[in-house]
Amino acid sequence: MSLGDSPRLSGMALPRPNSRTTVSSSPGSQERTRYRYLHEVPFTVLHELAQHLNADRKWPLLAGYMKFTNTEIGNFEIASLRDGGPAQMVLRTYAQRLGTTSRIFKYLHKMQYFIGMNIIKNYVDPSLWGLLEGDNSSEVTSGVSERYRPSAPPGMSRATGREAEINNMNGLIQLPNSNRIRVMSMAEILPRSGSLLHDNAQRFNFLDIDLGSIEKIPHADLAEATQGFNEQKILGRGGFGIVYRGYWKYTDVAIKKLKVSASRSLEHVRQVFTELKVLEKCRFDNILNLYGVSIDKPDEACLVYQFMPGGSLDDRLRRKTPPLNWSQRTVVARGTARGLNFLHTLPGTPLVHGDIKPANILLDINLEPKLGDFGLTREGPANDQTHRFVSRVHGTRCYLPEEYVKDRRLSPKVDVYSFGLVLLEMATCLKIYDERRPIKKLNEYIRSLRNDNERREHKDPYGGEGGLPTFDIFVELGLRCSALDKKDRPDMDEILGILMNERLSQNCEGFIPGYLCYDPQCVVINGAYASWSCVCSDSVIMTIRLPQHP
Ligand SMILES: Nc1ncnc2c1ncn2[C@@H]1O[C@H](COP(=O)(O)OP(=O)(O)OP(=O)(O)O)[C@@H](O)[C@H]1O
Repeated sequence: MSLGDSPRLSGMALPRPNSRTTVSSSPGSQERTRYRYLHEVPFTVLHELAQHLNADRKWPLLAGYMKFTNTEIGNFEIASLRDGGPAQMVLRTYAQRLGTTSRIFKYLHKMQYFIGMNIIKNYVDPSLWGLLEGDNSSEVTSGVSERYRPSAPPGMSRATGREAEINNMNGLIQLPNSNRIRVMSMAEILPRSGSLLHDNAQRFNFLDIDLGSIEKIPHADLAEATQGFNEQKILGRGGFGIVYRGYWKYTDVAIKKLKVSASRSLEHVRQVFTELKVLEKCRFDNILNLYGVSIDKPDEACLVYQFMPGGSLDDRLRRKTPPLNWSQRTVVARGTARGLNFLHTLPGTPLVHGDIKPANILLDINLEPKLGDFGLTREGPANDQTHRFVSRVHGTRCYLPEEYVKDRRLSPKVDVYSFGLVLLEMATCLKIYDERRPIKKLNEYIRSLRNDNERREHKDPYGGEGGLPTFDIFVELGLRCSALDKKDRPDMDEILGILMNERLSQNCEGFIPGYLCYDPQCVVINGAYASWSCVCSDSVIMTIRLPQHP
């Protein structure tokens, strides 16, 4: 890593450059302290910044600007499992390397991440404050609590006056809705579904729904964000409506404009409502962020999600968008497993997603996956039970196990089965169900092959050269997960442990010819977005061109 104005340190001891021109207990006082280095900034301030960077998943981009290598960025992700969030790691490491506050302020400006700029504003040279002028939401304030004035980022409601007061008394900046997980039972999650269904059986009349803390966004803002729902902004179409790309509150978003008509079925209403409530309550890195809803024009109701520039895993496997190499497939498998493990290990009663398939796995700019489509999510069995009976089965038939489809026995092992099939698809890119195959179901077909060599003949050639260890692990694990008897399937915790296997991390082969970008001018690409460094020879950095190449 080269830091320009920040010399790199050898060893861990930090020199304490005498950079403060004056000493002051309050950054807002007239004798304002000038904090030159990041490690001089109070912990609570850095923690606050890190919380936001984690919640908005902006830290990889920032790390890219800081010129951390991709191996380092990957390590932050892994290390963060034991050492707090990845953004904390990024900031800590940058501080150890004598990163300056001014530089980070400029990076945040390049990212148009005004909320972050506001957080550290009082610790940078005031000559840089002009950079904040593009932020209409910011106010020049002095105290720590006051810095929260600017509008909270999408998906985070700002602390109420009382909350802020308490936080200040404790000397803490507590972020509502950040990475904290509030666990609720499904009964709490769906408190009024009965009355909703009863009252509004034939229409999406959201006005009657208690939306809890979900942000309500004026329709006009979304019209502006999508240039009047411009056709060119369409990302895709699904059963529930058209998805547009938009730019709202300095953030890329995906806006699902719901099809609303008198003929919408009761089931559709229920699914949309379930999705809203689950996403509101389950905030986690590998679960798609719901930023808000627009209901002031009920006939054009919209749901606003985090934009996922990598598209869906389905598109990748069907070659509608560039295929993934083996390292990228590993990232997708791990993230998906992490998201499912989160749902399955919620204290009290687990949640079962119920519709795991590549179309519902969306990829962010780093190809980190997030689970979407929570319309069929259900409460699983209580912790002392192995399953519970449901009256109806929903979902995509070929991804569901027999005990669920035939006997209506629901458990987290339903998701495990579907995930197993996704692993087999990622390994082979074969169809999950193929009429033309001697054995139609993919898991049964692969199981019927006599040995590893026969299986390896089905290794997806679009994954690039190499990648055999990944293929073998995906197949072996995919077959275990999709076992007929649910007792033979591992649970998500074990699956995650297997996927974190070093052998997969060291899988540097598999770069796809045709998607390499060596453009030295492409700062973003080479900085953070789509570059993948070869972990065996750290000097070689290869970059894969994404469709949204800037
Ligand atoms: N958050 C998002 N970011 C980027 N693209 C998205 C996002 N959500 C959806 N899309 C795109 O829009 C398409 C349609 O999404 P949508 O969720 O409406 O449909 P689906 O999941 O394919 O179908 P259904 O909802 O009927 O199961 C997706 O295939 C994907 O390409």
